[in-house]
Amino acid sequence: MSTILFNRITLIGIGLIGSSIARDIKALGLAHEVVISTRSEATLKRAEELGLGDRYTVSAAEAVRDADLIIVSVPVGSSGTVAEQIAPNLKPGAILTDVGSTKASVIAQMAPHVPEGVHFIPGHPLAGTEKSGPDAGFAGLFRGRWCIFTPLPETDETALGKLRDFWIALGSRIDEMDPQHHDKVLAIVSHLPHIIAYNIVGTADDLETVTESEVIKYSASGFRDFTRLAASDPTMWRDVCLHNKDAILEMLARFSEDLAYLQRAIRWGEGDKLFELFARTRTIRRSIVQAGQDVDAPDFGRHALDK
Ligand SMILES: NC(=O)C1=CN([C@@H]2O[C@H](COP(=O)(O)OP(=O)(O)OC[C@H]3O[C@@H](n4cnc5c(N)ncnc54)[C@H](O)[C@@H]3O)[C@@H](O)[C@H]2O)C=CC1
Ligand SMILES: O=C(O)C(=O)Cc1ccc(O)cc1
Repeated sequence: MSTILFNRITLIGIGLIGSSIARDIKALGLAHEVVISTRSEATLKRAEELGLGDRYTVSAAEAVRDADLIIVSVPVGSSGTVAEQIAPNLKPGAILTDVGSTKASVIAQMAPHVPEGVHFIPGHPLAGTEKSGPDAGFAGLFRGRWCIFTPLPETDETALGKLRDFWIALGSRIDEMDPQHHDKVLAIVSHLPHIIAYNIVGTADDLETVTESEVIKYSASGFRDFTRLAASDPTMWRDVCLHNKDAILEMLARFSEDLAYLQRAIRWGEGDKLFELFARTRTIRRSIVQAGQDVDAPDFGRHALDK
């Protein structure tokens, strides 16, 4: 059964996240009309070939005319440019949101451009893959996953409720946080793992005594998991690093200290220290599985839509 939540939805940026949202809107019948805009002609053409929307334009300013919901899904470093382009054509009462992986910087870039009467509600769905572009998206990506809102103090409750209903329709669970806290939490659970992955794969690639073909041939599953993360989009992750600089540097400092502790325990043969840490961290994995956040589990994400 379809429930129209918005008359016209405009999607700016139609990569992995934007195209997954587009597929869900269509599958669930959440809008009368979907307008798609992206910077590159080639990507826009591909979105049209895939039938992701009803209208297509490279002009973000044109795309937002008369839109009731605008979702910006571009690399976080481009948020300010997009906000500046669309600001003059945003309809009073419209809801403007984003999906960026960092929040304080996105707010700083976008909020100054948002006209009075437009409801700007920053958001971040905690769902994705290492792939990018319109072909990489898929319906159901957000099922069972968290979507975090970082509303501004003046945010209108009715607009917040409408955006909440939209993400719930996509199967997400909603949380709210202040942007600085969001950026710290995400620095440790998402940004650092990607940085560590880029680093370890880079280190393996630089080794003089182990060849690239040996790395590929003998890659154990642990290393393979890192290569998946390290295959993530370079533009997106460059922007995340530059736009969550303080929180990432804080977490990297903690990480380096803890790594030095491990390094020392290995050097001095302190097996009890190694064992104590490895036993403690094992329980975190168990807690994730118990909390239903294990995406590898066969029924992951079914609870929200299938009830
Ligand atoms: N990839 C992931 O797993 C997740 C990504 N995010 C966030 O979602 C946003 C989008 O990421 P993806 O969809 O993965 O990236 P993507 O690279 O697949 O798609 C980005 C899209 O933005 C467009 N674009 C870039 N600059 C633009 C501009 N100035 N004006 C208009 N369009 C522009 C590109 O043409 C492309 O269509 C990023 O802010 C990212 O931090 C959030 C959750 C998960
Ligand atoms: O591919 C993965 O494992 C991810 O962690 C995807 C992801 C990337 C960035 C986000 O802001 C949220 C989710």
